[in-house]
Amino acid sequence: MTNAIEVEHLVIARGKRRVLHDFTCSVPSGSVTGLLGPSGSGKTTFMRAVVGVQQIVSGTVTVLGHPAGSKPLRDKVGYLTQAPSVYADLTVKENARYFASLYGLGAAEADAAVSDVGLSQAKDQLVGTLSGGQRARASLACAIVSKPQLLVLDEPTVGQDPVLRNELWQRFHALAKAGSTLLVSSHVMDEAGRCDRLLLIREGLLIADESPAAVRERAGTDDLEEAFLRLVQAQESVQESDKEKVA
Ligand SMILES: Nc1ncnc2c1ncn2[C@@H]1O[C@H](COP(=O)(O)OP(=O)(O)OP(=O)(O)O)[C@@H](O)[C@H]1O
Repeated sequence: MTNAIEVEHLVIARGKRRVLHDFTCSVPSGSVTGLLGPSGSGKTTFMRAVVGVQQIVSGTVTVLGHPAGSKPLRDKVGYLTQAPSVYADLTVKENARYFASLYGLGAAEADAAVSDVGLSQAKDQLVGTLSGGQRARASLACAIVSKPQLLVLDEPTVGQDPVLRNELWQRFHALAKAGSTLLVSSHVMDEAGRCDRLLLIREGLLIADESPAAVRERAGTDDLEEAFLRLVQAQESVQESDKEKVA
């Protein structure tokens, strides 16, 4: 299996602070890879580097064989930010049709994307009148409408009810089966088990780049939240003993 994303020794600073430290990881093509970590751990920063809108200090980010953000990637990468990027004065359907038209697609594809995110009943509603969770889904519909080769989704399920979350994850896997690669962030560990691969991040450090099964095995527990805690503790004790060696 080839990799859709390859990251080597990535270091990023925001303001005066380093927020990603020597990140080396990969995202296999055709996978649903979860980027999981607590709030402020660096997930959005990492995603911004993948889509090529984040200045980096050092390292490389290669996406579909090209440098992140380079011209050949423009119609191949979709990005859902945490702030919904849809037009408030257009309906859900009009928004989806507008974004579909940018890729030479028609009404049928737009309407399918609206249905995929569970918004068929609200399709004629102005986006400005939707609830926060509905607006986030309208934005998701516009991000997935062109079925890009790589979809980078920043917390796409936040604020959604459990039934919808389940449907959205099923949709993500259907998109991967149809050939897309998905990088999906979440700070909720119970979503980790839904991913094919996991990138676990804490305080800008990568603590795992493997399958959920491998994370469970390495941590010696089936509970992924507990596994995350154990891996953090293991990493902290390695850091402590490194410090003692230096002192
Ligand atoms: N524009 C900025 N200037 C300075 N620091 C920033 C900026 N944006 C983010 N940061 C800092 O970078 C770190 C990583 O932030 P980031 O948004 O990548 O985290 P996150 O894991 O996506 O968080 P969340 O789950 O809350 O969205 C945080 O400590 C944050 O305060």
